[in-house]
Amino acid sequence: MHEMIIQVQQKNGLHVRSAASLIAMLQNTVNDDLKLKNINIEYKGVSVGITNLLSLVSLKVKQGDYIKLIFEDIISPELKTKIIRFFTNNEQAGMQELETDRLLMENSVVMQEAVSNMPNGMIVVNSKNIITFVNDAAVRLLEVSANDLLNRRADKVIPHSRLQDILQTGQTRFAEKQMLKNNTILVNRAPIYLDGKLIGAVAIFQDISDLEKINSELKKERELQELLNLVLDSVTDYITLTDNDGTCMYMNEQMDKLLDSMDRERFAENLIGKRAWTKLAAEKNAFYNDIKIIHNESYVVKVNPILIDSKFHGSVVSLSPWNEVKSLMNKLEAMEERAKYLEDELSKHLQLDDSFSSIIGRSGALMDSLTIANKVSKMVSTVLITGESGTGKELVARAIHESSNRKNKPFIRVNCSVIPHNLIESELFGHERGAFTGADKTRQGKFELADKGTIFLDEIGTLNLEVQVKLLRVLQEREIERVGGNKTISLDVRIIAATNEDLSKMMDEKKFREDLYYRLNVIPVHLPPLRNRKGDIPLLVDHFRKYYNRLLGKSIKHYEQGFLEGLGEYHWPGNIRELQNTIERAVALSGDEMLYCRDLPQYISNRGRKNLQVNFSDDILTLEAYEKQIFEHAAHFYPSYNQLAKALGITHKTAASKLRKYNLDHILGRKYQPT
Ligand SMILES: Nc1ncnc2c1ncn2[C@@H]1O[C@H](COP(=O)(O)OP(=O)(O)OP(=O)(O)O)[C@@H](O)[C@H]1O
Repeated sequence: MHEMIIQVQQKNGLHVRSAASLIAMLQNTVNDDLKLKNINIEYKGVSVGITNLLSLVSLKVKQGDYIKLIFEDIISPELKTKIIRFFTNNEQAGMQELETDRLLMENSVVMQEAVSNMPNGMIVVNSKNIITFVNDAAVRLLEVSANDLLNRRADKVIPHSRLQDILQTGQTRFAEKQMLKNNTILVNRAPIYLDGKLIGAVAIFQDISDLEKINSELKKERELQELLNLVLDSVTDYITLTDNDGTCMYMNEQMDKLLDSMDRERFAENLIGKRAWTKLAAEKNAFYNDIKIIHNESYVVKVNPILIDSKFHGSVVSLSPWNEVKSLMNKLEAMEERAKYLEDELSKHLQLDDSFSSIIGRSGALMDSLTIANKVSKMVSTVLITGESGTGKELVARAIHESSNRKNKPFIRVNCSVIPHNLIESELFGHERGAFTGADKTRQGKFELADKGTIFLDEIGTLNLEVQVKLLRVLQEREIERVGGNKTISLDVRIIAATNEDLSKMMDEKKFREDLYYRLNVIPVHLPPLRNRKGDIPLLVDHFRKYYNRLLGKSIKHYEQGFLEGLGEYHWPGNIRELQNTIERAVALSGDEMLYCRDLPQYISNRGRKNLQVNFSDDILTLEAYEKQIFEHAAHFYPSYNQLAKALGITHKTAASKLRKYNLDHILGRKYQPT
């Protein structure tokens, strides 16, 4: 870079005419406009490009002032000399020229000041789309320095300037909205003609982001207001808004109809009374006013203060019809009661001891039974567990023992059905040596072994009447006598019995002693069959999948689509034991991470399909009659509308309405109901 300070010799200094002739001289000498960009003039600390007429003039350099010429290295010595000579040439101008210069100067300074200070951005390009002028506002809005804009092609430095289009079409374009950085601007673009020839174009643009923001806020405000009006008009309450004098500013339609004749001035005061109004303004607390009777109807009056920055600005007064409030209160009370009931039920269920955690299932009937079992586990009372085979009776018996204070003592299980009749007595109560052939030494029975612990008498219904009598004695006296002995042995044994038989039917048939039944059935615990709690199937399947993964070293994570549904459709006569075996088999057969329908036994996976066969006779019936036959047949197999609908490929709603139409509700799932 090369700098040089020179004294300006021209009469009138660097005025418009001389600046213009300097630029004309430079443009005639140098073909490359961009080269000229590398020459600047500095005056009183302000540096401007040598080809920017308005900027040059705005320096207001007078004759005799010193200016600094700054040349980049690429400027040739000849050009430098020409420029220096231009400034140091002190050719005297004539009176008329001087006066012309003064007028031109005055005019251009005014124009320059006006354009520079206008709040809108302005960019001027010449016919080659080279930027020849930018004002301060444009520099600010574009966030690019004037130096980086001037003498550059507009489409290069301001890609969205679109002045090229104006130069091509010669057409003006007004008020186009455009995004600039994050601001919205409104741009006017116009061509500049001289003597009918297009010599450039100008763009004037204005930042309208604030306007846009205000506009969108106004729009939102208007929408909100409309929404609020809609809400206030659609509530059944009667609502009024007042100012701090109590004068009505707004009332919803309902209030307007109800109190149309009431004076709007001091409306709130008239409605709630002077004392209540004064209290509201002073204390600024919401309160319920008395019940008001208007046109023979009772209303509850609620008053809320409107506070802005803690200052009282008015009130919201609402009237609610007393009948509605009363019915709501009744509903609320009923709901509270129901919630409390559900809470109690839930807490019952949630409070099961840890020893019950191995029993999977959350269905209501099971949880009710487990809650009872859990509660009685702490007592010594005899428990009778009933339920079909495989419903978990032994599991529950063990859980009762584990959560009792006998848990560190023996739990002795006796399966009464597998012990031969002639041995059952000695098995239960023990025998003395020589009591019968083969009794070569004294042996303790299961009751003695269970002393201080629990004895679990499984399949109690299979005991013969003789043993039943002996058992009754143990239950009454808490003591036994060994077979062949005459010594009574006192015992402290907790008895849990279980059966899958119907003991009351056996009593009727005199196969089970009534007195024993009542001794056993002190605390009955019934375990529901799996088909009555199918909601537990997914939980159980998950549990067994994980269990057999561990046991068989598998890592099964998923179920094929239809797998769980297939299990849900089956009626599980063998209950959880059957389900457990089914899952063990599917886990064992699967070769990857999925349990497949094909690995289910056929009678489970094919159920839904194969049972739907209807026998048609030769007589042709109406379509409706056939339809009834189909529903009559299918409904037997499915315990719910949902499963029936799935099997028939119809909606739940259609299945329910057809069964109702043909009066077949009662046969739904009958095939698998407990007998
Ligand atoms: N709710 C359950 N959660 C997890 N496993 C269960 C559940 N119920 C039963 N089982 C399992 O099912 C199988 C059968 O259970 P259990 O032997 O307790 O049934 P049961 O009613 O005593 O049968 P049975 O009358 O034939 O003796 C067992 O392997 C048991 O672990």
